Amino acid sequence: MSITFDAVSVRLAGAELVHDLNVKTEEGEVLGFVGPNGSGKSTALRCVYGALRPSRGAVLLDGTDLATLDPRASARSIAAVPQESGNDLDFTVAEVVELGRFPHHRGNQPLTAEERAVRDEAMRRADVVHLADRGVLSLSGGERQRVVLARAFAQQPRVLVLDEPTNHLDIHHQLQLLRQLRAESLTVLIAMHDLNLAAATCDRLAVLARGTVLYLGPPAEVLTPEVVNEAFGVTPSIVHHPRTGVPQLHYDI
Ligand SMILES: Nc1ncnc2c1ncn2[C@@H]1O[C@H](COP(=O)(O)OP(=O)(O)OP(=O)(O)O)[C@@H](O)[C@H]1O
Repeated sequence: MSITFDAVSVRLAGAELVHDLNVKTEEGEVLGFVGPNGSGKSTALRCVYGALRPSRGAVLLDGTDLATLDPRASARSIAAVPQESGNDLDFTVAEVVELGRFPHHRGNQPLTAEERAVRDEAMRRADVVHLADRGVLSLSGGERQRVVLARAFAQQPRVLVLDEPTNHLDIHHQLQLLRQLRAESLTVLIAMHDLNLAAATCDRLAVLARGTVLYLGPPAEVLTPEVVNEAFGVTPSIVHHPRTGVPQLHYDI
């Protein structure tokens, strides 16, 4: 499935948070959103998982305006791992992951054996099986983030939206997640701050600044010293990974 930002602008509290976003994902690609703080990455992603509506333009799912789909229908296709998932209730991990099945359910019926298997597989993929009976409020930041990821996997989406999902993760779990995203046949939209991990993970990068896309293309094309300087105001030295050839940025401190 593909996502299209068709001339999307978002106005909130009298300010234009993003404007004139035009981006179309390819089916099954990993598309990264990078850019400085406040450049509009989260705002753009929120429009995909329905936490915000564009004030102009539209976000399309396979050509259909998301605003015309009921939330349950879009949740069957699109799952989100937001930056903060604000869960104040002490559900167990297994219960939170089960919530991912909600868009596929009618009423409050208990999960079928098949759905429990989907839940368990989602917990396995996010490495939270050993936490299944723990209350989520007792978890560390990284563990909680992996629970939200498991809930998104349990949704069995075709499009996965992740906002800084590696924030709280140790390097093992960062690489595990990013490798998983590459291995899935999902369309992935992911906001990232680590440009080196973004270069290694994403098929294309959208470089945002001041609420709009400055550049869009494969990491090797957009991660140049000039572009990074224009977006972030720092000039990196670029080397290439000795084995993969992926551009990697080094900074003078
Ligand atoms: N609810 C809101 N009301 C007013 N302004 C907002 C709101 N949400 C976001 N903004 C502003 O919109 C701009 C874009 O914010 P956004 O969170 O999309 O940026 P970002 O690129 O994800 O930043 P970061 O890298 O810091 O997470 C920022 O200036 C932010 O302060």
